[in-house]
Amino acid sequence: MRMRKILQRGLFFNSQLLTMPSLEDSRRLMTGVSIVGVDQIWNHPACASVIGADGLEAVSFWKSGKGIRHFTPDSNDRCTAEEISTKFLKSIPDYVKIVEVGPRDGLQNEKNIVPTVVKVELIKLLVSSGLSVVEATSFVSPKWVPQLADAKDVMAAIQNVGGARFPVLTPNLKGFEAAIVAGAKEVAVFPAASESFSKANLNCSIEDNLTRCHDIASAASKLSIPVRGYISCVVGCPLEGFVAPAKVAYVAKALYDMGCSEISLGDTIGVGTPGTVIPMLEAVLDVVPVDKLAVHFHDTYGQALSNTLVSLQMGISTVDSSVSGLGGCPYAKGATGNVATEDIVYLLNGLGVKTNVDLKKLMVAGDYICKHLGRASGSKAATAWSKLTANASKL
Ligand SMILES: CC(C)(COP(=O)([O-])OP(=O)([O-])OC[C@H]1O[C@@H](n2cnc3c(N)ncnc32)[C@H](O)[C@@H]1OP(=O)([O-])[O-])[C@@H](O)C(=O)NCCC(=O)NCCSC(=O)C[C@@](C)(O)CC(=O)[O-]
Repeated sequence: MRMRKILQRGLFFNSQLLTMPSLEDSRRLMTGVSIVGVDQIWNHPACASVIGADGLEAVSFWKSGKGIRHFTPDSNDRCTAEEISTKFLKSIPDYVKIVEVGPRDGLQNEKNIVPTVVKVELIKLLVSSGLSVVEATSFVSPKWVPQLADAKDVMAAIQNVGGARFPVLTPNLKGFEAAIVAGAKEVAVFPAASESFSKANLNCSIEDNLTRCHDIASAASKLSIPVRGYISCVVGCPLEGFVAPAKVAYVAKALYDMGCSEISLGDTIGVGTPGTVIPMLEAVLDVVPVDKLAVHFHDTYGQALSNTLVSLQMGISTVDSSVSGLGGCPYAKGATGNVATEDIVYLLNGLGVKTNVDLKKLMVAGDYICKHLGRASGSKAATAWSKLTANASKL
């Protein structure tokens, strides 16, 4: 891609000349954005933008109550947390922790076995993008989930990877013990809010599974190992349909009482809308503090970003997602992947919410695994970006 010098031109706002940032400032604003030329500068009463020759908006300036502000597609500069003051955005946290579940939730449903070395490289690329939590694998029965039968080998290969935490799924004490031997420092249990799904996914009732979770939590507490609790089917079940918020609150309270450090609320089959997610969150927030909660949306009906936004507005500051939107649930036919991590980062960047994730590096990880799987990315942001950069490289 050709790189050209950013032109030092004045921008006009309502016929007034705005101060153009210095070349130094421009470079800072455009960190990570490949500017192939500043061929158009257009003006209208509200804002002025610099458009690169690739047609990509490189940097925009507009006037707000706080003076002239700027935005680049992958920076957090658009508004700082203190500026998120409108009635729609004021409860959105200024930092969101992203829990990347691609290597586990994303891959567990893949029919063709992904080689361990590819899983490990994916995890390393995800960590290098700045993700601080990457769910690495599951210590479940290989008969139930053959794709993750190499859990021990994956854990061995990432023992020396620093900069991130690598929780793993454990359905019972057998799985927990194997995870600890393999070097896991964090585990997750995963009850369902629906009785039928619990039987399909774990071959036991909700109550029996909560007893297993309790056993794991007690064993983990003796080793000071944090336990995350997932709840599946929080708004809908593939077998029972609608799931009442009170059932989710019941399981969430049980997990909280047994000492889970975080409780992730999973719309396993991606059927929720803000209309069902809000009442579910309200019920759970009555029994579990907001800072202990995470949301985990699948995108089957294209609602995951709207559901994420309302969750942020309700104060949730931990979001699960899967690079390139990989995934699906082996026991929920037709369910698609998790919301794509790239789309979550793009959304949060746009809101000025800090994530510490570098979107470009994340896209490299997404590209890597999609190439291996031989399929297009499920991320809208990654797809749009790759089209723009492909066009730019033809210029
Ligand atoms: C829980 C079990 C094991 C019960 O499965 P079971 O068949 O009832 O287990 P069992 O106790 O009767 O044992 C049967 C065999 O499995 C072995 N076994 C028993 N436990 C383990 C273990 N931990 N690791 C390895 N092997 C194990 C055990 O040793 C025995 O081996 P055999 O004597 O036949 O050779 C099974 O149902 C299972 O593995 N289920 C996991 C299914 C799964 O991973 N589903 C996807 C998770 S995704 C999800 O739940 C949703 C989530 C979290 O992503 C959130 C969302 O998306 O919303």
